[in-house]
Amino acid sequence: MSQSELERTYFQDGLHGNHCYGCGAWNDKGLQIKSFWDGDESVCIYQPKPHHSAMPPDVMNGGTIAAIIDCHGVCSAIADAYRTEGREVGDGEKIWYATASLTVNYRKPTRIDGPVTARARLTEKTDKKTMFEVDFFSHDGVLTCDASVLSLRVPSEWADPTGLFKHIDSNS
Ligand SMILES: CCCCCCCC(=O)SCCNC(=O)CCNC(=O)[C@H](O)C(C)(C)COP(=O)(O)OP(=O)(O)OC[C@H]1O[C@@H](n2cnc3c(N)ncnc32)[C@H](O)[C@@H]1OP(=O)(O)O
Repeated sequence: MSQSELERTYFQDGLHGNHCYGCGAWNDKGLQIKSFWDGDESVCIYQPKPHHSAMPPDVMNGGTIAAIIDCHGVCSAIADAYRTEGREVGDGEKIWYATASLTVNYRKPTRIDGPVTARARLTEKTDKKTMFEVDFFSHDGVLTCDASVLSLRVPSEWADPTGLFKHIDSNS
């Protein structure tokens, strides 16, 4: 079932203290993407800014596209894990995933002059690994990229808002 814009619950709003450049609602210099469920698929709609351009100013930069796809895929894995446990994103013990692998195929140039849409579907899942396939569309409905995002469940230290490396043995 499709949610209207006013009814949408965004995954990222429940990920308290997330400083990620792409999806962290607590990173005010980041992209701050927002993702939501549309039935079994997850959707992210993002309005690129003029400085997200490639060399031609009307084409969107590939790294920024990858960041949106990456973060939408990982946040979808997190939201799926909460949903499987019957919890709202962010309720109770934290569930956190990180990108293990990201593949993006750039099929066509993406127009920068309107909102882009990433639409993801779950294709593989184990207790630890989740794969989402992602289609990426320009505002005129052209499928410009297809991608896969493999996310791995990571320990709660990854969600420490003061940092990860102090939890990791420097020799490991
Ligand atoms: C709210 C937060 C949202 C954040 C969204 C943004 C996401 C990010 O940018 S995160 C930052 C970028 N990613 C990283 O820095 C991750 C760095 N990598 C790591 O820390 C580790 O390699 C990590 C955590 C991914 C996996 O380590 P670990 O948990 O020890 O995995 P490991 O036990 O070796 O492997 C588990 C399974 O995953 C598979 N696997 C692990 N890495 C990969 C890989 N790169 N490609 C394919 N498969 C892999 C293994 O083959 C294994 O499979 P199986 O269970 O079938 O045997």
